[in-house]
Amino acid sequence: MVKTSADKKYKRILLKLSGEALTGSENFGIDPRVLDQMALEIGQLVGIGVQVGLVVGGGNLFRGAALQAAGLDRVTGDHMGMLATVMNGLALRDALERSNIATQVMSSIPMSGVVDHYDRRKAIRALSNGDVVIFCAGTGNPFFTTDSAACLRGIEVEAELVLKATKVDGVYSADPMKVADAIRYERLSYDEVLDKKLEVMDLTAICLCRDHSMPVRVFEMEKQGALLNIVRGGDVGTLIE
Ligand SMILES: Nc1ncnc2c1ncn2[C@@H]1O[C@H](COP(=O)(O)OP(=O)(O)OP(=O)(O)O)[C@@H](O)[C@H]1O
Ligand SMILES: O=c1ccn([C@@H]2O[C@H](COP(=O)(O)O)[C@@H](O)[C@H]2O)c(=O)[nH]1
Repeated sequence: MVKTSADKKYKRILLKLSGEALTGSENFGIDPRVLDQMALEIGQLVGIGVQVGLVVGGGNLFRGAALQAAGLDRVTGDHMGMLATVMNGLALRDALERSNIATQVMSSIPMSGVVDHYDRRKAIRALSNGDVVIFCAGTGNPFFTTDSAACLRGIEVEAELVLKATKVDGVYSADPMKVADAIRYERLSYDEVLDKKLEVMDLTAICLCRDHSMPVRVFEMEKQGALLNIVRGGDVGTLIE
């Protein structure tokens, strides 16, 4: 891919994509049109020289807590959820590579012959080379979520910002999908998110970011151009720092 020079505020970011967003208009699975749109927007970042690490969720396929509610053992459910993120990672790599974006997939759970095992130094080298790196299988441990995995990997690879792409356009005083008159915040401190128990992101992830001074921006992925705007310094969504 030919890189053009253009203004950018961030050199290396960690983008967390919601698994649920991959379903498009369906309730389950992966919509190839959503993948292609994501590849296009990620390609725009790579095109201006931003190094992109990705963590993708698994909520479009399996979540451990939902499987437990259906009667499965929780740890088995969490393992299924982490494997779901590997499937999403493979689908995303396919879409990125079809757009000529060099991409590597690294899994926290060893899966020889399918994807590489996560290795921090190799990940940093790949990012420095301009490859997109997709970190999948979460943290590799049950009882966590991919929000925590995104913040963990973001801190490890020394990203400057964690971006949480979601269905809503920022952090609100309450879930805006449930509370019509919820108010959107432009900025929040980590402690405000924790004290008010704002559930857009799991609180373990927020604690980790607070302890390592990693800023997090929550924004709506469906809004075209939002991602590019953010890396250029735009004040989109909600900044937690
Ligand atoms: N205070 C809040 N502000 C904004 N959104 C909130 C808030 N509380 C709950 N939410 C909900 O949190 C959701 C964000 O979670 P999202 O589905 O993007 O991530 P996830 O569960 O980590 O991903 P996945 O789909 O992969 O499981 C939003 O769609 C929103 O409805
Ligand atoms: O570190 C992790 C990350 C994820 N899981 C399990 O995977 C699913 C899917 O992830 P989401 O963040 O909900 O999209 C999650 O519900 C957990 O069951 C995990 O166990 N450990």
